[in-house]
Amino acid sequence: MSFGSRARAAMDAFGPLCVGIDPHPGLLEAWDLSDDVSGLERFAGTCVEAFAGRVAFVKPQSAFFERFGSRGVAVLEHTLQDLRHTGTLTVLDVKRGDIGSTARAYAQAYLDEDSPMAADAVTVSPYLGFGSLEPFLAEAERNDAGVFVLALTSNPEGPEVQHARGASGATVAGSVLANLARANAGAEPMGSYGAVVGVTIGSTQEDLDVNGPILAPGLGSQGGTVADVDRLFASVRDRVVPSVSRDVLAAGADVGALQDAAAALNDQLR
Ligand SMILES: O=c1ccn([C@@H]2O[C@H](COP(=O)(O)O)[C@@H](O)[C@H]2O)c(=O)[nH]1
Repeated sequence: MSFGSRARAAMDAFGPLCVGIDPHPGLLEAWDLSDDVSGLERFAGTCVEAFAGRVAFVKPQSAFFERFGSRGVAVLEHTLQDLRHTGTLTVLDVKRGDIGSTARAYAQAYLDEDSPMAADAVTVSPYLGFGSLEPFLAEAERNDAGVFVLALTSNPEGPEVQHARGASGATVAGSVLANLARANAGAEPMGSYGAVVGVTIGSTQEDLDVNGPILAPGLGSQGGTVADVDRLFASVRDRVVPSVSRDVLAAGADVGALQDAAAALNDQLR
């Protein structure tokens, strides 16, 4: 089954929420864990126990694992594998992008089913040109995986690049969204190529209907609310995947408390 179909089924079964695994140093401390690989391992293991089979998507943030070098990356690999064994969809947040020949290697690393770091979907950056992402789209198609392309990010610096207009008059973000809509054309129930659009962007004139999932980070710690999700994504509400990390993780380290925090937010979003 394609990633788009699997994402649809997971959202229908579990609700739309994506929970991020972001082992910030401050969270490790708050969970009474050491800021080292063993603390990282305990943190990630608790998240797997809490969220696998409970939410549609879990999104490990690669940066917080890479911080510990190769041993941290090994924890990331195990975390992805453990989640995938439970059937919970994984979105690896690495925001990759490069010239085509190098992009192919990144795509194999994260999307080839046989790779130790395989995820169900990966985040990518389109700022080397949308065409440079072709190896990710092709690898995703081969492996029934997904790709989320940065369009309108949740950070305040994003508009400087993403609102800029090219010769056609379209904004950079608009052009990314139009390319995604073309790549997903005709896919049922939706395509496997999604956009990243922050809950915090305020408002937008862009057409968010890319016939694919919209990963929407920024809830909670970055100021985004459930009301923002309802207002901003009204036209594509059933394909929006609101994503939260710190706001739910702050409920830890107890598995039950993490599950309750995720369930409460998921219920509000449904
Ligand atoms: O536009 C974007 C794209 C990705 N992110 C990532 O999502 C989480 C957000 O964490 P919170 O703790 O819920 O703020 C984090 O991993 C970011 O790198 C984003 O925030 N905005």
